[in-house]
Amino acid sequence: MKLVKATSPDELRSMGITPRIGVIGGSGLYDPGILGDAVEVQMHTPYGFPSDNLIVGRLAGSWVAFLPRHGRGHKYPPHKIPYKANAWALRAVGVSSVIAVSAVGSLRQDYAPGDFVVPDQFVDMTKAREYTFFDGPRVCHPQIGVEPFNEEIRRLLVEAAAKYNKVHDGGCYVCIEGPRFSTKAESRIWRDVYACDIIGMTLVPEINLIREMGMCYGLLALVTDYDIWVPHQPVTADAVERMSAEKLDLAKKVLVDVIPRIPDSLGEKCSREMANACI
Ligand SMILES: CSC[C@H]1O[C@H](OP(=O)(O)O)[C@H](O)[C@@H]1O
Ligand SMILES: Nc1ncnc2[nH]cnc12
Repeated sequence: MKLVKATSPDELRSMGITPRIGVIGGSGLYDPGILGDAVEVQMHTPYGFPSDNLIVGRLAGSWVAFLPRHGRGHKYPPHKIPYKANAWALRAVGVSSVIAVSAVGSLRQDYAPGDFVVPDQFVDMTKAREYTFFDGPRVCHPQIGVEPFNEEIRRLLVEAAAKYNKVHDGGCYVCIEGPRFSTKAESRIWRDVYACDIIGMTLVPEINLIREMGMCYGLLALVTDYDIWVPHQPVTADAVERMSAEKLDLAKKVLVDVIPRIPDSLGEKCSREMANACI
């Protein structure tokens, strides 16, 4: 793969590379292997380097920018991922809609390991991350609460995922700080008090920052485990990796199906939603 050091996004555009769709790969998905004419793009942002070089290539006529959230080799733990640089880099190359893929634990019996979930809400239980680009003097209060995950991307993901696997339409993702998994007592709280359905460590602040940059966001979540509330089956990193590897090809099929269906105009809606956020 050719390496392009993009000193400016204009340089990419002058090469005719204009990705509108971004894909963020989670645990197990470090190289999409679905993009033609792919180049590696090394970006430096005002927030440092992203998790890895972007892999930018074509899918069904559209340019797509792929970024492995943890970096190739899984070198960034969830609390150290350069979320700001990742969001900035995707926006800078022209991305307006992002599809992310994540491994998650399940907090309910009927969302079983191996199933996909396309969540529609989240609860943030992280503790020490950089949550916003708006640190002043420009003060903004983004309203993403009604539809944190873009409904059109959600619908496309549910339809596509249903062709290849069991999928659950909707669910609340609780994002914990990590890197440790939850205790039994915490898991009980996420389930019974917060009424959440799935659990992970990476959604926040990824979703906040991508939405602040005016991009749409949708998540394809793969259930890898029952967290810790099913007796004798406490989640392990190894179990997460194994289930992710098992279902990787299905996740790629979903991406290949969905990406060409995302209209270019979708990004404008998400960008407009941010217009009223600032004081
Ligand atoms: C590898 S175990 C836990 C790890 O997996 C999930 O990551 P991702 O959302 O990137 O698939 C989870 O959030 C943890 O970071
Ligand atoms: N049970 C779990 N808790 C937090 N993150 C996870 N990622 C996958 N399974 C998880």
